[in-house]
Amino acid sequence: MEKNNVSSDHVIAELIEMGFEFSQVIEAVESVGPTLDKAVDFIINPSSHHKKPSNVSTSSLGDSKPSFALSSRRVLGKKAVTSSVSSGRTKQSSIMEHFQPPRPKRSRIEGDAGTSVSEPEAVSRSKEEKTACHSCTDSSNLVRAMDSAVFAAENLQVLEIGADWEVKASNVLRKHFGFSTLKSFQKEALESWLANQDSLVLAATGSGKSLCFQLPALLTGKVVVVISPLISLMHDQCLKLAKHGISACFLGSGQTDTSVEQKAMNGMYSIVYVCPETVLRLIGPLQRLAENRGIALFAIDEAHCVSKWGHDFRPDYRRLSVLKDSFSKCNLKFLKSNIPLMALTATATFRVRDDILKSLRMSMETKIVLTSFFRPNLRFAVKHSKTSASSYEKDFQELVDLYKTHRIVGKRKQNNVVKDSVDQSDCSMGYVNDSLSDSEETSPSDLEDFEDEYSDGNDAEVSLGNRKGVASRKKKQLSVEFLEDELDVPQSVDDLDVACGEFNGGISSENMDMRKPSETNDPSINPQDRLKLLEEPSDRGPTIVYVPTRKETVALAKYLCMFGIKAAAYNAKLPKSHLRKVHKEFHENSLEVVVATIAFGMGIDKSNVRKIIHYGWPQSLEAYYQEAGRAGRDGKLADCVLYANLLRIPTLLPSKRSEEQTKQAYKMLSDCFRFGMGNSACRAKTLVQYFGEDFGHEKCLLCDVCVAGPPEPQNLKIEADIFLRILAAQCEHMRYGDRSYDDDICRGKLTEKLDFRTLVSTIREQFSKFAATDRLWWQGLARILQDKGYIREGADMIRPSIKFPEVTESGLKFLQSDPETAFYIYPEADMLLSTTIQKSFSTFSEWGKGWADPEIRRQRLKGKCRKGRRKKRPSKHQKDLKTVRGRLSANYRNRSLKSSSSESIKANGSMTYNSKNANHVIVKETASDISAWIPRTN
Ligand SMILES: Nc1ncnc2c1ncn2[C@@H]1O[C@H](COP(=O)(O)OP(=O)(O)OP(=O)(O)O)[C@@H](O)[C@H]1O
Ligand SMILES: [Mg+2]
Repeated sequence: MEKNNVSSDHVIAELIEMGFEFSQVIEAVESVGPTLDKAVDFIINPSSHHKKPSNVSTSSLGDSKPSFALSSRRVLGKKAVTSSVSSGRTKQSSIMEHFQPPRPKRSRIEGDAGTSVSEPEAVSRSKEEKTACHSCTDSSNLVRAMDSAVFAAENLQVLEIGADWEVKASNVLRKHFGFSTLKSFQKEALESWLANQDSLVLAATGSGKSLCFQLPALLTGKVVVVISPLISLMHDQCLKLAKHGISACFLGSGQTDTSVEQKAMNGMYSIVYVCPETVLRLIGPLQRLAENRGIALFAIDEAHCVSKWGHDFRPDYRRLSVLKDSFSKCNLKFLKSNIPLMALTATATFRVRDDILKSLRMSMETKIVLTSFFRPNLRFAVKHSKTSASSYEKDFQELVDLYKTHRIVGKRKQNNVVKDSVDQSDCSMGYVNDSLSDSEETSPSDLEDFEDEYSDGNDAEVSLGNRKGVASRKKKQLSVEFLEDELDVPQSVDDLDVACGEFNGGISSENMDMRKPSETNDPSINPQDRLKLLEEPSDRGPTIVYVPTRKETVALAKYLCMFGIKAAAYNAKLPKSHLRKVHKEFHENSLEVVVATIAFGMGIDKSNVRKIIHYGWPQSLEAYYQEAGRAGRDGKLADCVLYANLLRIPTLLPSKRSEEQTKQAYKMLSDCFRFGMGNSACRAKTLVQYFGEDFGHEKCLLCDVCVAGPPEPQNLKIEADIFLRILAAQCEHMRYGDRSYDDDICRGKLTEKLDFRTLVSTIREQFSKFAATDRLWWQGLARILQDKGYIREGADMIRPSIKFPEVTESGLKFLQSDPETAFYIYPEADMLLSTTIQKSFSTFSEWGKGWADPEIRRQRLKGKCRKGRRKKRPSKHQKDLKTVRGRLSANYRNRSLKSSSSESIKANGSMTYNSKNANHVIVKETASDISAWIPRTN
């Protein structure tokens, strides 16, 4: 029995080594026993065994012509893999394939800097490996023996690179990637690597940062270790490298099959992608790898994850500081120089850059390679939408039309797109999922729930009547369950099956003529050429829709499927098989729309994504730009549309955050909110300036603002004056307020900071002209005044809405200025919307709002808006004086009646205070009169 197993293993290994698929091999050995010839015959001549061609999984490349591919492999043995590829029969490209059980196979050998491995050499290597195979009696030993044989051969390949490195690099570039030249920033990054210098590469999304760390492996024959935060990203890159004929693998801490890791540590792969936790665990083996095959470079991709001030902080990234010491020549005597670090990102503000350098302990001489973040072919737009299920129809009509698939609305069963059998209970796949039971399907009411769940913070602040109960219930529902917890993502890095994350390279002719250098990605492109982008025809590539919650990925994907769009949901909690399938079909262009959370973001490199839609506020501009960066990587025109409810202040999605992280998260959310609200500055300009770039162009010419132009400027001198004067007066009063009031009031109220709501209420009460002006309008004005430095946030936390405004010295100076001087500003999106959109108070959530507004209150009390609403009946206990609760309730009512009659305390001339709102200051109606309220200055 034992003997039989051993010989089976041996035959299996042989067959795999020949290039056959694992599944076919197993099937063959099971059918004909552990006899090599018979098994081969079984695979390549299935008919002679009265069998159909082996059912290679859909992912297998051999699908269409299996017998040809397999027989050619048989004849040519291992070399056949490469040759079949060059003859157009590509072997890689199937994502599923890479998740099949491990194959102790080494399909090609590279390590060439224009001096690729010669054929006899490759053959001799192949022989070496075979000898190793034959001498083994057990499969794990076999793998090990093969690995060391390969390593021994590879080790000879370590190349010295000299002054002619650029020529070599060009050769490699052409040979593997089909590009003719390096971009200048790539050259710069490579130069610093050649000089053993650490580098921080800051370049736009899609600019080609990966080449900066991939080329060193090909130029030297040594290994490059790439630290990467997301499994999807590692996966994507390995797949690409395999297509380009470069062996790569990815490792994760959840790796159950040690052979890939072991092979990687033995130097079998030129590029090893690894998540941060794993690299920290593998320091010892990596040191040995450095001594043997050699490590050319440690690349830290998506390096913004290092920083607490970035949008995607991963604590484990911070611990990567150990790399510097662990791979220095002081610690590793065999090294001639320290192994350099290369950190790369497309989204780093100054603060983040600084943090990366410090946290990774990069050397003082670190080279900063900086290119423009500008993506000239991206057309940004911001649109107002409720971003709820009720607005799908309006917002996605264009997308539905685009994909030109007209199906009958509402007929769910119509969808015959791939039917996944998914056993996950609370989510469908977007591919219309008939496996869900009715009760589990997302019903319209679910979607409405969602709408309420994702309401703004202001709602929560309002707690009138039942609203409070509903708000708290909804708040409870808005739990991490529904969200892609940003901080959870790194932990789930290994959630995907990484059991066989190995990708053996084989150059595909299909990929050789792929893309010409995308000059349109060059930020120096002139305005005329940018406008020409509009005329260029572009294919109808796929769309990615980003939504904030997992639940919505499913709901929206399902909705789109109803119209015949090939859409699928993607979020980290969906089954792995589904995620793999989405990846695969997305890359194969068989999916039209992926509705995803942040889990499908960073680094995804597909050239023809034509549209990125954000449906709901992103949590930061960094995340937004990162995700938008998936679009138009072929340099052709692509759209990035942000749909957001511009009438609501966004809130942070629940996540595990420290206090410091919460502050930072709010700050980033505010910046994003301001980007959405702004409608006078070019979007692309705003974005790149956010990353500290001095935008070289006046405008991008493509975005919604550039096309439509800014709104009509308005002279808001009076409004700004009133706002600042009342603010100044109240602040002043709070500082020096009349101390004759009841101590409790003074302590409880007057020492508090002035709340924005109170300020607006005061303005409304005192100026009938503004009685119905929405608070959002004042928020807009406050933002503008804050940008001009006239007010500042008094709270210790920056939020999208100003909470405790404080007037500044500049603000006071503004008040002293000539009343006739105009104050022209561009009203922002919320200011315009709040004046144009008629608010109906028909929804429950809206009804809860606005009682503080005198005008709204008046309307409601007149009964205009309250038609049909049920009167709240006192509870049984409230009426019943026999019960304890009834007596308490009656007591409470009596007390509140008494206190409301003594509410108004007249004091100090024209100021009226009441216990409810002690900060109200009554001022006279006209702007000129309010000059009397200029506060004392110290
Ligand atoms: N020198 C070059 N000439 C032409 N195209 C290039 C060059 N270098 C890279 N590219 C192409 O640019 C595309 C984007 O590359 P890559 O994925 O490395 O971008 P990135 O900068 O890492 O983007 P992201 O920040 O989104 O991860 C790739 O498909 C790549 O083939
Ligand atoms: Mg990248």
